[in-house]
Amino acid sequence: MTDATRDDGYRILRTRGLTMRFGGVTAVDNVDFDLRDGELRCLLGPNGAGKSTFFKCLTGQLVPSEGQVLLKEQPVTGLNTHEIVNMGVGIKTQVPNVFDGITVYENVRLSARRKHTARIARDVAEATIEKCGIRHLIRREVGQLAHGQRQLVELAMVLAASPDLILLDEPAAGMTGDERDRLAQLVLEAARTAAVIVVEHDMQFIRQIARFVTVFNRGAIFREAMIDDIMRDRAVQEIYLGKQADAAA
Ligand SMILES: Nc1ncnc2c1ncn2[C@@H]1O[C@H](COP(=O)(O)OP(=O)(O)OP(=O)(O)O)[C@@H](O)[C@H]1O
Repeated sequence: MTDATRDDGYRILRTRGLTMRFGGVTAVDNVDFDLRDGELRCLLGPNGAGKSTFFKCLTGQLVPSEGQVLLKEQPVTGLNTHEIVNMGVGIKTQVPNVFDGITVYENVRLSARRKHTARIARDVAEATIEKCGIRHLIRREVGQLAHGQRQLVELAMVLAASPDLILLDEPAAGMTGDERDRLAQLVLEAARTAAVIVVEHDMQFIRQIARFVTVFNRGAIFREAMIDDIMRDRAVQEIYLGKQADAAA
């Protein structure tokens, strides 16, 4: 990101008045969110705060009840996930979105083909598999892999399509410590060339990658600040503790 893009107010992603209701439950409540080009942002908040619902409104998995999502200044509200991916967005949802019956290599190569010619896609697939530390799995069928390994394959698929915005929902779920460290490195590396949003519960992972964070509570943005300030924020601690107390009751 250059100073010029910072100054001209360009945002790769914005929401305005974004609201999602399920019957009587308002899961996302009138959210105005802004993401600068090239920014890495983590979304935090206690269980039920609305992070996943917000994420799904960004990715086209849900159509919001009200409000707008603007991607690269274009309204995308109501577009489906495929259409959003075709606008240069890499999406990793909670459920791994991989082809189980084919190999790791084929999954990643097919993803690279979205963006590149056949010849270049082969090279990009090889390089991305190497970078993601899954070369030893290259000929394995994805359906045979452990959950954490599948998560890394899916991240490789996202990266191979060279997106300029990457949306990751709980990417560290089911990972071993080593896999999580690898993931953190990859997210930080990806953030050099793309804007990234990460929704995650795993605080060890968050501490490895987080800079500026958005904390959700009761469907709304509760705080936006640097991670160190958020960790020290008494009100943020209380909303997390409040949820733990609710769960224990
Ligand atoms: N499909 C749905 N139908 C009805 N209510 C839903 C649905 N999806 C989410 N909700 C409700 O919306 C609220 C926000 O849920 P959401 O999953 O977005 O929170 P979250 O912050 O992602 O929580 P977690 O961290 O536990 O994943 C909760 O009250 C949840 O029960």
